[in-house]
Parts: sequence; C-alpha cells; structure tokens
Amino acid sequence: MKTYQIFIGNAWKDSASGETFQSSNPYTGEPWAEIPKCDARDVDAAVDAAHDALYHGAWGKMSATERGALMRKLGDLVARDADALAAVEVRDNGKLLAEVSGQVLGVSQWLYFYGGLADKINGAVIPINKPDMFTYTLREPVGVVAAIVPWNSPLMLMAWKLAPALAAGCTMVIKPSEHTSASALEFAALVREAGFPEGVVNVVTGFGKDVGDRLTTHPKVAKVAFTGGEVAGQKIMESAASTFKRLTLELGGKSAQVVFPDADLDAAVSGGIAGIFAATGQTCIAGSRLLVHESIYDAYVEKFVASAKTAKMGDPMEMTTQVGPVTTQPQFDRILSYIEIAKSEGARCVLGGAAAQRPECGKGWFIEPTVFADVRNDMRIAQEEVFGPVVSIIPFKEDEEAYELANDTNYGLAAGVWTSSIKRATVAPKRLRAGTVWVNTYRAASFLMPFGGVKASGFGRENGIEAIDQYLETKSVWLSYAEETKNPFVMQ
Ligand SMILES: NC(=O)C1=CN([C@@H]2O[C@H](COP(=O)(O)OP(=O)(O)OC[C@H]3O[C@@H](n4cnc5c(N)ncnc54)[C@H](O)[C@@H]3O)[C@@H](O)[C@H]2O)C=CC1
Ligand code: BAL
Repeated sequence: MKTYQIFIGNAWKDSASGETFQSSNPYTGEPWAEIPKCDARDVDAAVDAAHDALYHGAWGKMSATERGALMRKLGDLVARDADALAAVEVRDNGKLLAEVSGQVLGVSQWLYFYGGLADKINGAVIPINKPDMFTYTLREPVGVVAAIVPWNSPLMLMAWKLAPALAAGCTMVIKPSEHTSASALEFAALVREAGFPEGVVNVVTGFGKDVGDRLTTHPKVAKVAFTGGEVAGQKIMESAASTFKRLTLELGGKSAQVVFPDADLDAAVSGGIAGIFAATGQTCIAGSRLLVHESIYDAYVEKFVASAKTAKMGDPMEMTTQVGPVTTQPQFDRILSYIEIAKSEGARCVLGGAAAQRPECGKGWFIEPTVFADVRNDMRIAQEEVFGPVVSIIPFKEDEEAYELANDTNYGLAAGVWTSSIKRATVAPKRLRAGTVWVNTYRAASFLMPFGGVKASGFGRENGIEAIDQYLETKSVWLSYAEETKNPFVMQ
C-alpha cells in the first residue's frame, strides 16, 4: 500500500480529520493506495492558499512570460517522469498503458502550448466614439478555479483545465475523482519541483458530497471546470448558482457514428471498434450508437462482431492488451445492469453480454465486449449513457433518417460519419448536433482543437486557443483627458 497526502500551499498534509480511504487496482480488484479523505476544512485551506497566491502572493505579481516559462518547465518534468506517472495511472484506473502513455505525454504538450500562449493574451485599445477619452480592455484571470476531474482519463482531463487556467493567470484547487486520486498527487510533486510559488496549484482528495460540494459553494472560488456525469453536473450548476460562479461543464454523451452505404466498410468497422472498445468504452465520446445503412447492415454487423471477438483482454500494463478492466466496482455493476436492461427491451445480443470469465482477466472488473444489434433508438440502451464496452447497432434507410436518429438524444458531445461522398462528408457535420464531428476517423483529440458539447453534454469549450477565454474576465478601462467635465447629471 502506498499512502498519499494532499497538497496545499506547496506542502504535503494529512486530511484535517486524519481519515483516509482506499483506492483499488481494477485489474486485481485489490486496494493499493491510501488516500486522504478531505472535508470542508481542507477545501477552505486549499482555497485560501489559492486565493492568497493570486491576490497577495508571487503568482499574481509574476509576468505572463515568467508564468509561461514555469509551465514549460513543468511540461519538461512531466515528460521526464512520464513512465512513472503512466504506471500510477494504469494501476489506479485500469486503462491501457498503450493509451495512458500518450495521454501523459499529452499533459506536457498541453503545458507547452498554453505556456506559450500565456504572454500572448492581450486586451485591445478601443477607438472609442467619444471625445477626449482613451479606452482599452484588460484580460484578467477569472480568479480561483476549482477543477473537478473524473476517473476515466484523470491526468489528461486535469491538464485540459489546468493548462489554460494557469496561462490565464488563475490559481487552482484540483479535486480528482475519489476513484483515481493518485496521479494528481504525483503530478503535484512536479509542480513544487518546477518552482511554482506556493498556493498556485493545490490538490484535495475525497468525495463529491464533502469536497466537491464545498468547492462549488465556496465564495472565494470564481469558476468551476468540471468533467463528469450529468447528475453531478446538474448538482454543480445548482450549487454554483448561489455565488454566481463561472462554469465549464463537460458531461456525458450518447454519440452516434453514421455508416453510409458508400463507406469503406473495413475502415468503418475499425472506427466503430475505436469508438466503443477503446478505453473499455469509458469515455464521454464513446460512439455507443452505430447507425448503419440497411444495404450494408448485415455485412457490417458480421465484420464488426468478427473484429470485436478477437480483442485481446487482460493486463492493462501489457502493450498488446486491447480491452482492459472497467475502472470502478460501481461502474462494473452499472454496465452489467444496462446489459440486462437491453436484453429485457428485446435488443439482440450478438456478442458478449456478461462479465468476462477469461483466465487472463483474473479477479479484475472485466466486461466482455458487447454488441447489441437491431436496437431501436427509443430503447434505454440507445438513450442512456452506459460508459462501458457496450454498443447498439441501429439500421437506417435514408440520410435524413440517420441525422434524425443521431440527433434524437438528450446529449450532443460527438458524432462520427463514414462515407466516401464529398457531399455527405460536408453536409453531415452541419446536420449533426454535436460539439465534435469526425469524418472517416474517430476519437482524435489535440490541444489545438476545441472540445465540448451541446445540450445535456454541457457547455463551454476546452482545448484550442479559445479555451483560455473560459478563464479570463474582460475589464474595460475609460481614461479621460478632457479639460472639463461635462454635465455630471447625465451619462458621459
Ligand atoms: N464526461 C465524462 O468524461 C464522464 C462521465 N461520467 C458519467 O457519469 C456516470 C457516473 O459516474 P461517477 O463516477 O458517479 O461520476 P461523477 O460525475 O459523479 O464524478 C466526477 C467527479 O465529480 C465529483 N462529484 C460528484 N458529485 C459532485 C457534487 N455534487 N459536487 C461536486 N463534485 C462532485 C466526483 O467526486 C468526481 O471527482 C458514469 O457512469 C458516466 O456515465 C463519469 C465520468 C466521466
Ligand atoms: N482506483 C479505481 C477503483 C476504485 O478504487 O474505485
């Protein structure tokens, strides 16, 4: 067992209560880490440290160029320790090392990119329509940011918030998921080593009801950046309302991949597999609905099942493993319950449909890659987020019907399109109501490309240059050089 401490004001501490909880390795089902169980007292200390760093400490006084340099140094340290960070993430999360390694190096990329942008944030001189006035805008940090992070890609989703927030000049309190707290605490050690002033980055661990709730109601927290489930997202919106916090919410999805009759079938099968079995289906952008044209439906289902059948399950540390365990016991139970719901609704299970009993899966929380065919879009399995390796394949006849089906969900995070027609490749992204549309590819991401959802998938955008705007306020400055004040009883 490894025992962790929380990180406040560049110092390691136990939780105020002294209590801890355990985190387990999803591959073995065994606990491996002891994590501090924080409460409102720890949150208050972390928020005070972040507030002081911004408004009274070194960070608020530092030039943007110096901030950027620190961020790039942190990026170097993450790259130096990438293997160790990835190993911690795999142990805690069960995600494949093959994917986690890329995500950890991505943390460096995000820090380099946003570090480079830090001193390119500028307001504007406004050529005002009034005499004897000089007017300009300042772009200032929004304040203390609470980053509430889920368990599916812990370090990567933390970096998507941390990098633009630090570039904007904000300070942060990070709350990782109670299921995967370790990697954020390992990362915090690098923040200190890089030489960040105390209080700029703080990490508190614990549960949504204790830590999350205090963070989202704390009067000194100006903004909450959240990735997670729809239910928690709604609660956060309600809590944040009392203190008018800015919000970015990146919630779930029920993303559709549309396979048109002119698609390259092998590529569309491979893209379908990438959409639902990568990360064991535990991604907000999982392509959990495959809408396939009726003329190629049977051929597609046959090829898809044949390909999914060969997926190698087992130890996520093995680079050849393709489907790892699900991250948490509650998630394991939830996925199995959705499989039973789908069966009871009359969906035809053509692959999997149970917990994996393979010897290579040991005592881990493994679910067989599961394929339901002949699903109707109004079934719960096609409407609700399962967050596991379970896909619904739905036939369609006309393009128009495909767009209607794809959009017929509360969510709007992502969509995929498979076609060789330039017309369809151009029309479909316009017709699909989603924050991201991939054409002849799926699940590509970059620090350069904005990411976020519409409808119940949330609002605000992470990544890309515009993500910085989510962490800035615009201040308008009016400077008069008039010789005399006009009538003071009317608007100037
Ligand atoms: N958009 C995404 O990437 C994710 C979506 N989900 C969806 O959410 C479902 C439930 O998963 P959970 O583990 O329960 O996710 P969750 O949304 O409850 O947890 C995400 C984070 O929010 C925190 N949190 C929970 N309730 C909170 C509250 N009231 N105030 C502040 N913070 C709070 C948690 O402690 C964790 O750090 C999943 O089955 C999946 O459908 C889950 C994780 C990531
Ligand atoms: N570390 C993920 C599994 C858990 O302890 O919830």
